[in-house]
Amino acid sequence: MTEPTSTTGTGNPGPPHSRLAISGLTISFGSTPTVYLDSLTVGDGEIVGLAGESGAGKSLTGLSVLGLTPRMGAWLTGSIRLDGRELLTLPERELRRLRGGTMALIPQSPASAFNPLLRVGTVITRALRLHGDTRAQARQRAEAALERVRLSKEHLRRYPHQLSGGQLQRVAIALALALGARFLIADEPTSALDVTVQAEILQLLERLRAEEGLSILMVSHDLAALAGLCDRIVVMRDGRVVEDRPTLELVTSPNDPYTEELIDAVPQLGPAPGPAEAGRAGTDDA
Ligand SMILES: Nc1ncnc2c1ncn2[C@@H]1O[C@H](COP(=O)(O)OP(=O)(O)OP(=O)(O)O)[C@@H](O)[C@H]1O
Repeated sequence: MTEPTSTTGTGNPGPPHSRLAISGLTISFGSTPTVYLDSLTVGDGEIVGLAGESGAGKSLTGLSVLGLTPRMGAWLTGSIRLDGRELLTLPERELRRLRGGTMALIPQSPASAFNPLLRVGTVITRALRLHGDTRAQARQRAEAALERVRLSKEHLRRYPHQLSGGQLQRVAIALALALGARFLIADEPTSALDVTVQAEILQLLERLRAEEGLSILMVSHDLAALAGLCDRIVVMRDGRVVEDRPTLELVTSPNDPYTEELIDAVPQLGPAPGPAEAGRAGTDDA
């Protein structure tokens, strides 16, 4: 069997301050592309949301940036540039270095991303030592990274099952920060958490962007979560972008009927009830 490969066009590098610039990207498993992205950018220090219903192609887009789709059997064409560097033609060794350093995936379920038999401190310090730190440097950097996500160094001694979902998500973010990630791809980072903890993680991401200038591509089917955090939201449907606009514009005056449907499905974002509905609500309560 032939190993799936990538071909690439010249692609445009995107606006001057784009960290991520995707253009003319196709992701295919057969003869017809599953995803076709004309253009998608994430600016320096920008948080961009990728919204859409199940199967829209959000995760595939995120995984493609990380260089993880060819091993799923996907064939990619087009261009994905990170800081001006074309990723589609980068050798796997270089991609691995970028994944361990410049960019990182914040997974939906950190519990399955951590080895249950290792203390989380061991996971972080091992990763840092693989990147050349001494034992003392790794320890010091792990503790500093935990502080950046508002956990104490005592948490390093815990096993994954001894941490809550929210704490474990913080540890996953700390690991990415410790390794030097400046660009995060967060794939449904809060959907496995309860509402209060979701809000805390979203606040943490917002603070990291404000204080450290991180750029984030956040994939979620939860438009309310995206609207609370993102500067811009890109709505995908059937593998294509249907709308890409600043958050406030998108939620207050969507251009596309599909975006409107998504907004109407979220009680916090949908239209306020008209007088007739408000009246009916009053009657029902009585
Ligand atoms: N390995 C694969 N082989 C073939 N098709 C795939 C593969 N992985 C994903 N797909 C298809 O690609 C499409 C997009 O999937 P993707 O996971 O990106 O959707 P999504 O928008 O993230 O949805 P969800 O929110 O449910 O994760 C789906 O129709 C899916 O069936």
